[in-house]
Amino acid sequence: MRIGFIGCGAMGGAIARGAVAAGLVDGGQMLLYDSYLPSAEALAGELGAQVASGAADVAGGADLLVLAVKPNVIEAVLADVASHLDQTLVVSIAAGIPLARLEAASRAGGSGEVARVVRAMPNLAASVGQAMTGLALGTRVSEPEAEPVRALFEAVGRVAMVPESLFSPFVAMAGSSPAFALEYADSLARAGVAAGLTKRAALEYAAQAMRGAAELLLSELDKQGGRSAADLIDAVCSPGGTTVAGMMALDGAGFRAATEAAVAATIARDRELAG
Ligand SMILES: NC(=O)C1=CN([C@@H]2O[C@H](COP(=O)(O)OP(=O)(O)OC[C@H]3O[C@@H](n4cnc5c(N)ncnc54)[C@H](OP(=O)(O)O)[C@@H]3O)[C@@H](O)[C@H]2O)C=CC1
Ligand SMILES: O=C(O)[C@@H]1CCC=N1
Repeated sequence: MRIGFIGCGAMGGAIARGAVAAGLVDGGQMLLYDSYLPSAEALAGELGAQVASGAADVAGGADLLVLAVKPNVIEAVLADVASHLDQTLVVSIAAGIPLARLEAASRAGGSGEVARVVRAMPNLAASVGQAMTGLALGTRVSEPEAEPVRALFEAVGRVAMVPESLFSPFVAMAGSSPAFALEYADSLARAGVAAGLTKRAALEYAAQAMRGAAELLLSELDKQGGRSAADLIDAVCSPGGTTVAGMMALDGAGFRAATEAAVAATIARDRELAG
């Protein structure tokens, strides 16, 4: 399978690196294009991929084309390459842009036929094989036809089929939430520094504890009748102990309310981008 990337920034790079690291494709099977040439060249140098001379060359030369450009340009990019997509399955990872708009852009730029498009929402952890990706299929793509897309994102993490009507909450849960989690890690570590730890050590302790908590929760979710997040919290909170004191302080300082506000703001912005 030849995979093409238009856009080699944070996410194009993360998915390409993750796919090669997972052994899904050899770097030599990747075609890269970015309007900022040094981005494509640096990624190609790292992965042994080829740099294409233009977006149309990537589109025409790839079995699977990942559009990893910002939401404000994706429709123009798709329209530009639409006449080269006869043999190509397209994946958009743009926040906010619905399949209907992507299909309309491909129809306008091509021969009048809608391209085969899948909408995906991965996250930055794709580069280390730990993304959570939601997928929704366009009108011309069946689940079996979307298998190469599923294979790409399964190579870089977990995958869920998500109704497009739920993409905005999905962005909050999985696309944007690595930033929320990192903000939490950084806040935790800053407080650790205040208590005498070095920042490097505090971040390592916090990150490993967060990884452990995440793996614990996933292992419970993967079981029939496994424990919930609240059950696991209760298991950490010893009666009269340290954790329950910390939990009550978190509650008093509005941790849940702040988290809910972050999710609501993310959803609102995603819907605003959808127009
Ligand atoms: N960052 C994240 O964690 C996530 C992002 N996304 C989505 O991924 C997409 C890409 O985001 P991200 O990787 O963060 O963005 P970046 O800005 O890091 O990367 C986008 C790249 O595309 C280049 N570019 C801009 N216009 C064109 C064009 N016409 N043709 C080819 N390349 C172009 C940009 O160049 P230049 O800088 O010169 O404009 C840049 O190098 C967005 O749509 C976003 O919604 C989805 C999930 C997570
Ligand atoms: O901030 C953004 O809009 C993108 C989408 C999800 C993560 N980053």
